[in-house]
Amino acid sequence: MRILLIGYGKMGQTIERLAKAKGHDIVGTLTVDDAHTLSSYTSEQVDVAIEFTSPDAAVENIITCFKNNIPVVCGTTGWLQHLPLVKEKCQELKGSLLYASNFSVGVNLFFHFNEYVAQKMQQHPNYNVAVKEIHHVHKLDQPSGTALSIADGIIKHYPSKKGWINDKTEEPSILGVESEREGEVVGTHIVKYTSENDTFELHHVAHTREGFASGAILAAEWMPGRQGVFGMNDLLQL
Ligand SMILES: NC(=O)C1=CN([C@@H]2O[C@H](COP(=O)(O)OP(=O)(O)OC[C@H]3O[C@@H](n4cnc5c(N)ncnc54)[C@H](O)[C@@H]3O)[C@@H](O)[C@H]2O)C=CC1
Ligand SMILES: O=C(O)C1=N[C@H](C(=O)O)C[C@H](O)C1
Repeated sequence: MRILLIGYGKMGQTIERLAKAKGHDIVGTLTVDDAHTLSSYTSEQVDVAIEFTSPDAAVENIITCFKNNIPVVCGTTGWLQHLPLVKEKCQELKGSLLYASNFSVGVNLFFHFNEYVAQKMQQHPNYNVAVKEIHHVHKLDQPSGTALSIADGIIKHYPSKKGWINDKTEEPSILGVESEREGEVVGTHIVKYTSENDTFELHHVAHTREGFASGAILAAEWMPGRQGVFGMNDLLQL
């Protein structure tokens, strides 16, 4: 496949290496300095774009791909407040987008376990539930996109939780989502249930970025010929 990489930082470079090893062509690698050239790419030259940039750049990049008829896989986090606009534009322009807060197969399985456990544990109010994420110091958004997906998966099943806060909390009606920034940590997510009698955790640790990159490439291979907004559930069938 002919892949355009929008964003050529830690993720873009990892995806380039793995995609080439699978025999794909990288037709361009865009950074913040040549972002304006994105509008010159068309579906004649590109089968799919993979977008890993920054929270303030993703929406414009996605919409430009819709306008140019290029399917786009987006892993950038921190822009989901604009998802309703992106869905509207996708429909209007007959675009195709696959977004995932985390492309790792392990994390997508974690999302399912998380919901299963939340459904069971909301019946046991003697347990407090809390979320924690740890990432490298360069990360721009907080909480992580993955932590927000996890929080949504818990709140959906907890009638007692009215929302989340990006901090620890003792308030039972609010889910605490704590963020820590430390060195070069790739990405750690923990859901912790604590009672006066015991503690248990769901714990995912990413050791490298290759898990994210290979999931994004799988998504890119799945995209051509599809129209609409998709997620990892649509292709992984976990
Ligand atoms: N969904 C997932 O599985 C994962 C998501 N991420 C997310 O991906 C994003 C990027 O992460 P990293 O690669 O670690 O960041 P990075 O800071 O290493 O690289 C960002 C790249 O985007 C470029 N860029 C910024 N604005 C741009 C624009 N308007 N047009 C084109 N390029 C632009 C920068 O020049 C740089 O090359 C972050 O939002 C991060 O949270 C990161 C890892 C996994
Ligand atoms: O910025 C990162 O590095 C990561 N971002 C994603 C997120 O916000 O959840 C996924 C992964 O944890 C790494």
